[in-house]
Amino acid sequence: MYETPILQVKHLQKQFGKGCPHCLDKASVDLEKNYCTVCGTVHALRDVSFDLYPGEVLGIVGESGSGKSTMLQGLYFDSDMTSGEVYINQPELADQNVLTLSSQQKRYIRNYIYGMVYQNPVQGLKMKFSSIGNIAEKMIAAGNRNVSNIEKRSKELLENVHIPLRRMKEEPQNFSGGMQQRVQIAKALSNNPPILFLDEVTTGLDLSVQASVLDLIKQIQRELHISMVVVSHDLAVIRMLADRSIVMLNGEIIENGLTDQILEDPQHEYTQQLVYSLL
Ligand SMILES: Nc1ncnc2c1ncn2[C@@H]1O[C@H](COP(=O)(O)OP(=O)(O)OP(=O)(O)O)[C@@H](O)[C@H]1O
Repeated sequence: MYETPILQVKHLQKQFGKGCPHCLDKASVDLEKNYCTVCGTVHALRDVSFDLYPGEVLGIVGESGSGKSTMLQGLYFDSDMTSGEVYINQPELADQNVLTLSSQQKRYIRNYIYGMVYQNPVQGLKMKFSSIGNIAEKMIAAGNRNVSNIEKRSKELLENVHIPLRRMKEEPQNFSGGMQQRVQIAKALSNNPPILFLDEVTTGLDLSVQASVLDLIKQIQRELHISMVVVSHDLAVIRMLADRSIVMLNGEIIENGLTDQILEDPQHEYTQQLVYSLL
């Protein structure tokens, strides 16, 4: 069913702190948590590797502090990684570790290849721009200059995420949390990116609003066949969206496989606790 991965993540590491001989010697150290008890360095990501295939939804689940957001920040170039490699299967980026590209090339990837929906809409939206202006800004950043095309596409996107067009001139700061996430999703999709990252997009929303945002994400996946990385601490969200999943604990991947398989036969003790908590 799957061909070459569209995204390959290899040996991603992120340390907060310089490390010391004690914690940098992997062979002799079993880091209880994700920090070194000698020097205090936080090892937020420890040798994280995975592939994302075209059209699939990959879930990343783990408790608070397991490194999920740090990983997305690294992939989206919001934060520099300590080491590791990331490859994107697009002709213009062939065989290049995108973590080492110039800031201009990274901007190109953020504009054309990646879409990002943050947990906190303040990070993804300009709250003082109109909703349609937020989408237009992203399209202009990607080099679109035809105003009528931008307007047409922005309206189409807002309609697709069920924002009434009579409210398109309103600032997202006047919207409910669920509506803000919808505008973020529309903005993230504006340049037809092949890869979409979603970071805890339903956390903090009412249950009924959560359900409608999750339905929207499923609809987008069905219609656009976009590859998605969905990060959540909530296994119920991952169960609903993801074909394949990765379970993280203390900065490491402790389990990965088909989501159904993980749910039916969790191997790691931590995953077992997560699965039983759904019952
Ligand atoms: N700027 C920082 N300085 C030091 N440690 C940090 C910094 N940012 C994150 N961390 C640590 O890195 C680890 C991973 O954090 P991260 O936010 O990625 O986890 P998470 O799984 O996304 O959790 P949450 O869902 O609560 O955001 C945590 O131990 C966190 O305290």
